[in-house]
Amino acid sequence: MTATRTIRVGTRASLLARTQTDTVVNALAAATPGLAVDTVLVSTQGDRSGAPLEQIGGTGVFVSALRDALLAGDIDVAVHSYKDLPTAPVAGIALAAVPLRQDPRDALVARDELTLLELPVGATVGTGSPRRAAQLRAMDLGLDIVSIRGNVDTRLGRVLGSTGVAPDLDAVVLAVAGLQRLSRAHLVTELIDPMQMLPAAAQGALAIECRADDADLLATLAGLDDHATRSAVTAERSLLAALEAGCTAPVGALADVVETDGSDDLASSGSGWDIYLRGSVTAIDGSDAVRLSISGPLDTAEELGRRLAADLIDLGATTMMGSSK
Ligand SMILES: NCc1[nH]cc(CCC(=O)O)c1CC(=O)O
Repeated sequence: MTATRTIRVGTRASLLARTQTDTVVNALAAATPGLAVDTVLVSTQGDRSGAPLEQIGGTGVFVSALRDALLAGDIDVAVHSYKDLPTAPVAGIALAAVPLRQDPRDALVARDELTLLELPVGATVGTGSPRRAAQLRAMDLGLDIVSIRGNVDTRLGRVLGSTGVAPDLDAVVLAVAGLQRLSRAHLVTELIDPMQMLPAAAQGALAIECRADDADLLATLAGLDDHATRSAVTAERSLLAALEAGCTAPVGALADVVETDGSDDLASSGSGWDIYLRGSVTAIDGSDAVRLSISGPLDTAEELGRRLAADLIDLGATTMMGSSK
């Protein structure tokens, strides 16, 4: 890399996106002293439109503007919430690093510090995610699931109120990782057990992309990669891709990386570590669900996802995804 090069890191304008980008910019600066790094704001259709995500093409709309800017050479690095990335790879773009993942769980923020089981029958719970809505309905708690959109603070405001806005929901469900990044995790009234609600594939993880031919930058960014996170997320996304389900499908996936022989340092080698992958597909009306798990060596992450998808399909997953596929 030439001494004069400035790395331009692109970000969406939302507070969550800028906060995530800042952590990457800071990690880059710490890993490579003297590196010049700039942040560039990129506007996306998902930020400009208030329409339901399913209508404007799913969460992929948040991603394509950043990728276009990357391919056009307007930015050098794109930072995404990994779960927002479509499963199909894009020619010319490389996944340069997957940093250490944060807590992947979904979180409830409810009035009066209530938990899911404490919410009364008929309580209103807001979410924009078909996966969360389907899993909440499948719990059969008599909750009224309300479709909501907007940034994290807008959603929190629906329960907690905000300046000039009265609360109109009893609870919302959000990814705890986003709340942590925004220093809002103290508002969580329940961290939902993945046995009850499996998170979206790659929830809580970031994806750092650059142009595939930018060899110097690929080498620099490799220092930010976390091997266990990348393997776990690879298994989850392989499951999602094999189900041919988009990021708004009612699919849950969570891979844990577990030590099997008490010996190895994961940073140097994947042997001695297993992936334990759980997957679920839930009918959007909550009337039916299939849940299965599988485990195997870390370096078989992709295959584990494919095999679990095939098992879920054998149990009827395809019909269950129906029109939300
Ligand atoms: N779909 C929006 C989105 N993309 C990433 C996160 C949170 C952080 C993450 O999962 O990495 C969120 C908000 C949410 O689901 O509550």
